[in-house]
Amino acid sequence: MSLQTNLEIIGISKIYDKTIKALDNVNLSFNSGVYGILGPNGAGKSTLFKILTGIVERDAGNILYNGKSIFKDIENFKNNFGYMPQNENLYPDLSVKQYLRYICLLKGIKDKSISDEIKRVLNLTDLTVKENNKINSLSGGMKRRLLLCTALINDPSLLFLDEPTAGLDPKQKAEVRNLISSLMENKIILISSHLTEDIENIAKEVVFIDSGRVVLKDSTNKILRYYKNICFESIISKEDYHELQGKIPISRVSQISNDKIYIRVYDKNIAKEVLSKYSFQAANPNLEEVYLYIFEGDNNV
Ligand SMILES: Nc1ncnc2c1ncn2[C@@H]1O[C@H](COP(=O)(O)OP(=O)(O)OP(=O)(O)O)[C@@H](O)[C@H]1O
Repeated sequence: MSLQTNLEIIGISKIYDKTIKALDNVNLSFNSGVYGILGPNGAGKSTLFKILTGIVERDAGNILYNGKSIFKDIENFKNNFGYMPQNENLYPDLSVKQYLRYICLLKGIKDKSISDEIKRVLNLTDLTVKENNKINSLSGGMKRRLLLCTALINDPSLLFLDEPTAGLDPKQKAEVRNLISSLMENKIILISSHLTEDIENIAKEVVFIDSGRVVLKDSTNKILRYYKNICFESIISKEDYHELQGKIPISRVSQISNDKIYIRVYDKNIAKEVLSKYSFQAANPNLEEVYLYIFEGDNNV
């Protein structure tokens, strides 16, 4: 029987340069599964990851991993997690295998186990065919996969993935997302992103952060149910569309014929007259619409 992994963030605050409140009394609790940390630019997502990984020091609060403060022995805690940073920091002239060997050495893996460990992570991330290629010859998607590969070395119980699909095309994004969901068993995987599509189908729970504060944490289903009244759809004429532009927050528009447009809007307070004038019907929101509603509108929860 495996022990339940648990990570508890208690009252974490961080102020940069005495004035910038990057995190303000953040309280969160995680057990096994994938969690999405969503928020706009500057919300504090990377700062949270940097505190978790010992790159940045907190100003207040504590973080417990399986009941013990990670700050008591942060160097030892580093053996428990893999971190995929937002920015690539790879050595372009090394081959994939050489780079992974270097990371294995940094992570203290015994020489005789290194080959097997490299094989394992290359296989998991489907990079085996590239093992002898130089890093500077890899595509953007392959480089992201290599970063994920390095995070997986030593099979850590915690994975902190900062914008794992940044810069990828839709196909590569889907591949990386599928890979992440295949890894979730018995691990806590925190994914920071401002892309709801990265999170919607794979996260057990979603955390919304804004200006350093947690504004919402719940399962995707519960969030979508709670915000079920914010979204409406209709098919309207081009003229009607021009009339509505700038007056109602629009989440999606697609032209379906020469003069017909499919439109989705997100706003709880659209006047009944407007809804009936443009034949709007209630629609189930997706996570992106909830995100837009919370962060783009004046709708703080
Ligand atoms: N080293 C630093 N020195 C000063 N201010 C910083 C530093 N790092 C981050 N900040 C500020 O702290 C706040 C939170 O930044 P952070 O990078 O954690 O946000 P984020 O949610 O990860 O944003 P993004 O999605 O753009 O990466 C921002 O106002 C940012 O400008």
